[in-house]
Amino acid sequence: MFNIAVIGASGYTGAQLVNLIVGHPQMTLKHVLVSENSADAGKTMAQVHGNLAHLSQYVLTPLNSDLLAELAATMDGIFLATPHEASHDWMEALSAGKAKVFDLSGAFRLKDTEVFAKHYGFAHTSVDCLDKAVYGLAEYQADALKSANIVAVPGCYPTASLLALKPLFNAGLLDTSMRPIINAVSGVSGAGRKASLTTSFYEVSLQAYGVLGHRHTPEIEAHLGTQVIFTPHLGNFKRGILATVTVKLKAGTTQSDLDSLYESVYADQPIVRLRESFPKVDDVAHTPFCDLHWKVDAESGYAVVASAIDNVMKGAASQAMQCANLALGLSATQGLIHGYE
Ligand SMILES: NC(=O)C1=CN([C@@H]2O[C@H](COP(=O)(O)OP(=O)(O)OC[C@H]3O[C@@H](n4cnc5c(N)ncnc54)[C@H](OP(=O)(O)O)[C@@H]3O)[C@@H](O)[C@H]2O)C=CC1
Ligand SMILES: CC(=O)N[C@@H](CCC(=O)OP(=O)(O)O)C(=O)O
Repeated sequence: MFNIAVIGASGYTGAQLVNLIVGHPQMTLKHVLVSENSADAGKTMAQVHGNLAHLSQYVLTPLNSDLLAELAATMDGIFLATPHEASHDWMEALSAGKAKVFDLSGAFRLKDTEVFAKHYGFAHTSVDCLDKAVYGLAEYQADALKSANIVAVPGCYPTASLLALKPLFNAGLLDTSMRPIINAVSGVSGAGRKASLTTSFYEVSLQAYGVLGHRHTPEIEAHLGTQVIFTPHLGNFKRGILATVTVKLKAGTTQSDLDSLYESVYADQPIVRLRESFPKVDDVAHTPFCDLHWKVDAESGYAVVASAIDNVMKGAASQAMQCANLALGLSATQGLIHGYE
C-alpha cells in the first residue's frame, strides 16, 4: 500500500481527492492537512463536507515547516490541493525526499517564468522544481509520468481544451492561420470553496470573464503548440465544464478524417469517451471522464469540437489520481473506473 497525504484537504479538490484515496485499492490516506492558521484545523472531514459524513476518522491537521520534511521522508505520494503561492513555496521541501508530489495549482505548469509572473502576479523562484515538473495531461504523458517526482496537474479549462485540440494539432490538421477559438463554461466549484461575492448564488449568471487575459490561455498555448483565443464563462451550476472549440481545418479535411483520428488517438484511453452527440455537463459531473464530439463542415473548412469534463474531477482531482497511479507504477485508471483496472 502507498502512504498518501493531502494538503488543502478541506477545499473542493482536496476533499474530492480524500474521497478517491479512501476508495483506492492500493492507497492509504495518512494525513489530511490545512494551513497553519486554518479555521478548519481540528475538524474532521465529516464535519467539513457533508458528502464525507462517513469519514469522521480523518482530522484536519495544520501544516508547519517541520511537517514538510517529515511528509517528504515518509509519504509515497503528496497531493497539493492548495493556492498557487502555497504550492510554489512548499514544493522544494516536499519534493526533497522519497515522496512524489502532485500539485493541482498552476504553480508548475508554465516553464516560462516571465509569462508565469505576468499571469500569476508573483515571481517564480522555485526554478529547479519547475525544471523537473512534468505536465500531467495523463493521456499524453504516460511515459514521462512514470518517472516523475513533481507533477503539475493541468488546469481545468486546459484539460478540456487540450483533449479536444491536441489530436488535430498533432496530426497537422489545423489551419493555424486562424487561431482555434475556445468558448468554455464552468460551474462555480471551479472558483474554490472560499466565499466570494462573484460566486454567490444570487450573483452568478452566465457571464464571460478573464476575456483575452485568462491565465489558462498561455497554459493551453504552451502545451498545444499554437496560439488560441480562450474565453471562459461562469455558469450557474455547481460542477462541470463544457468547452466548445471552433477550428479551421486544412483544406480537404473531412468528417471521416476526424472520426478516424479521434478514434485512433483515444482508442486505448478509457477516460476519454467519444460520444455520438454533443456532450452534456450532467453526463460527466462527479465522474473522471472527458466526453468529446465533433462536426466538420467540409464546405467552409470549419469544425466544432465539444469537450465536457467535471472541473473538480478530470479538471483536478481524478486527473491528479491518474498521474499518481502512473507515477507509482499502477494502471492509470486504478480507483477511478471499474472494468479497466
Ligand atoms: N476547483 C477546481 O475546479 C480546480 C482547482 N484547481 C486548483 O487546485 C487548487 C485547490 O483548489 P480548490 O480545491 O478549488 O480550492 P479551495 O479554496 O476549495 O481549497 C483550498 C485548500 O487549500 C487550503 N489553503 C488555503 N491557503 C492555504 C495556505 N496558505 N497554506 C495551506 N493550505 C491552504 C484551504 O484550507 P485553509 O485555508 O483552511 O487552510 C483549502 O483546504 C488551487 O490551486 C486551484 O487553482 C485546479 C483545477 C480545478
Ligand atoms: C470558475 C473559475 O473561477 N475557475 C477558475 C479556474 C479553475 C482553477 O482553479 O484552475 P487553476 O488551477 O489554474 O487555478 C478560474 O477561472 O480562475
